[in-house]
Parts: sequence; structure tokens; C-alpha cells
Amino acid sequence: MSLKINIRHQAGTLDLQAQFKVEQPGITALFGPSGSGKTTLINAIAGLIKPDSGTLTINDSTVFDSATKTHMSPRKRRVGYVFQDARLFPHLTVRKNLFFAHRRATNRLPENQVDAIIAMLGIGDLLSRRPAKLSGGERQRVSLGRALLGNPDILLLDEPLSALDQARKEEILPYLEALRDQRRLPILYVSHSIDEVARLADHIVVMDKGRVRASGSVFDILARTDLAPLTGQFDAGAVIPATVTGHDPKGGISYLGCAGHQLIVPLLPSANTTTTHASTIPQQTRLHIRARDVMIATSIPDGISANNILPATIAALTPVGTGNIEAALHLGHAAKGRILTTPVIQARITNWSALRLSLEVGQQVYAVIKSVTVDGKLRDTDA
Ligand SMILES: Nc1ncnc2c1ncn2[C@@H]1O[C@H](COP(=O)(O)OP(=O)(O)OP(=O)(O)O)[C@@H](O)[C@H]1O
Repeated sequence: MSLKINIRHQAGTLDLQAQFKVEQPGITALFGPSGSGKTTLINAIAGLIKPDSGTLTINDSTVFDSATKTHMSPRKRRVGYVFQDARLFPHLTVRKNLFFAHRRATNRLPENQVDAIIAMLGIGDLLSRRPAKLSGGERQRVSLGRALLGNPDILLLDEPLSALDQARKEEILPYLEALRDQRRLPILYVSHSIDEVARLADHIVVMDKGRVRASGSVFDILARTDLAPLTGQFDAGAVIPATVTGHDPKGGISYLGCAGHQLIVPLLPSANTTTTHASTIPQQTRLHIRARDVMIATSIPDGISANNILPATIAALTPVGTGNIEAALHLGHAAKGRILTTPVIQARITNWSALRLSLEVGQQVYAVIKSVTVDGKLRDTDA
């Protein structure tokens, strides 16, 4: 499955010139400031607007080509679209909303897959209700179900959580994670929230003023300090790969390995609680470490509640806002003259602390990590 975009489109003051490819399943976040052209771009992919020029290819099928005057209708494009507001048919029950999409699909899903989607989204008990009798989170889950029952080649999600309060967001995020992990479907996900992106996305396309400024894996993009003004990475912190290496259910902790270091986190829900070592170990995961949850120490601190104190080397010190410094820290201590290639995490400290500790680039320090989120499936954990 692939999506290839090379389009140009003028809308009011927006001069959209977008060129990128999505060739992998999983979630690709379209991220960027308000007005950067994200919705215009996915409307073009869905066929809701016709670009001025260029080409759009979904799965080797050219859905738009200005040179040959090809502009396939939205229905024929096999694209599932979930909007900010659920846009369900108000007069139809959930069942009828869902099966409307199923019946219209050019390539209908088999019954067992329909049942699996309904189960995955936890909407089986809602089938006889009308949209007005659903909560905001339930409506969005039904809307996701309706998009999936159309058996799309690609799913476009335009800020599907932005109209929901934090509690409803937390309710729906696990379903999006299940969707990402269980269905091998590319998902283009528009979001303003870097926390959501860090939690869900595998890849990020960063847009600004109608242009694609960068695209790459979530690990690489969130490690790039040059993109921070656009990504809000200073608030997001880092997303880095890790391995679950063991569990100690009695002690209530799990062990993770990251760049040769061990981290301890409260027992992960994925742990087998009857044995000390789950059969699935080691298991790949990722950590989200926010800059505000990392402190810097110049020597190993004593008598401290934080479990995770990792050696680190300062890669960059960047002023942010008034009075704060963002420190980029390579995990591990670099020998003199050696350049580290280990993952980078960020720490948010005050100017005053940086001066007091005489911090400088290249200095060997310790990162005191107060809290880690282990993948999205697993809750925020004070570590
Ligand atoms: N039909 C239109 N007529 C005039 N201007 C338009 C039209 N569509 C888009 N624009 C312009 O394009 C800009 C980008 O819109 P778009 O909704 O694609 O941005 P966005 O990145 O999705 O923003 P947001 O994150 O706020 O939703 C708008 O600010 C507007 O100036």
C-alpha cells in the first residue's frame, strides 16, 4: 500500500505545495501550525477538492492527475475519512450508519471482519441507538467504524479527538492504538497535539505555510531541535525505542532496556502477573519522556525517589521562552572526542540552574527521569 502526493493548490492566501510518500502501514501524523494546509491536503486526497495541478496516487491507482485530467470521485478512491465532528446520519441508528458504509463499499468486507471491527471499537452495545443518544467519544468510535466498514485502502483522520474533552480523549485513544496495531492500514492523522502524535504516530510529516518542512520517523523528527518551533518538541520531549526485558510482579515493577541502559517502571499491564518473566519478553516498545519530567544532575544524586538516573552527555543547550533552557541529552557518557549516536532525550531546566551547574555542551551529566510513558497502550507511569 502506498500514497504518493505531489500537488499544488491555491486556496485564498494558502499556496499549498505538498510532495511526500506514505509507503508503510501505521499512523503518519500530519502536524503543523493552524493554517499550514493540513485539512486542505487531506481534502485533496479524499477527492473533496480538486488541486490546481499535480498527481495523487493511492495504491498504484492514479486518483488525480492534472496532465491527463483525471479526478476520481471520492467514493471510488477507497478512502475512509473521519472528521472532527462525527458527521453521522442523525436519523439512522448506529447499525444503519455502519452498514450504510458497508453496503456502499466497492469491495465489501466479509462478515467476520465486520464483527471484528465492531468488537475492536467496543460499539456492539450501541448498535440500536441513534447518534443523539451517544457521548462524543462513542460518536467518534462509531464514525471510525463507519469509515473502516467502507473497507478503505487508507484512513484519513482530521483531528478526530479535538472536539472531545480530556476524559473522552483518554477513552478513545486505546481504540486508535488498537486500530494502528491490529489493522495493516495506513492512517494519515491530522493533529495539533504533539502529545497525541508522540503517543500514536510512527511517522510525522511536518507542514508549515503550505509546505512540507520535514518527514520521517517519530523518533527522528522529535529529536530534531531545528524543528522544535514547529513541532512543539520542547513540550513533547522525546520518543525513543526500548525493549521490555522483564517483570517483577511482586515488586510491582517492569524492566526496560534502552541504548544499553536499564529503566525501571511500575509493572506494565502487559506483564504476566503469575510469573516473574512473561513468555513474550523481550518485546519492542517505545518510551515517551517529556522534557519537563527530566532533571539534570552533575553527579549521581543520593537519597532520591526517582528510579531512573541515566548517564548522559549534553548535545545542545537551547534557550526557550523567557528564563528556560532546553537541554538535548545523548544517553551515555561519551569518551573524549567521541561522537555519540545514542537516542536523545530533552530536559527543561531554568537558565538559573544551567548557570548554577555551569552546564556546557559535551559535559557528562546524569538525567534524572521522573516519569515515562511506555508506548500508548500502557498508561502514564511515575518511574
Ligand atoms: N476555500 C478556501 N477559501 C479561501 N481560503 C482557504 C480555503 N481553504 C483554505 N483556505 C486557506 O488555507 C488556510 C489553511 O487551511 P487548512 O484548513 O488546510 O489549514 P490547517 O493546517 O488544517 O489548519 P487548522 O489546523 O487550523 O485546521 C486557511 O487558513 C485559509 O486561509
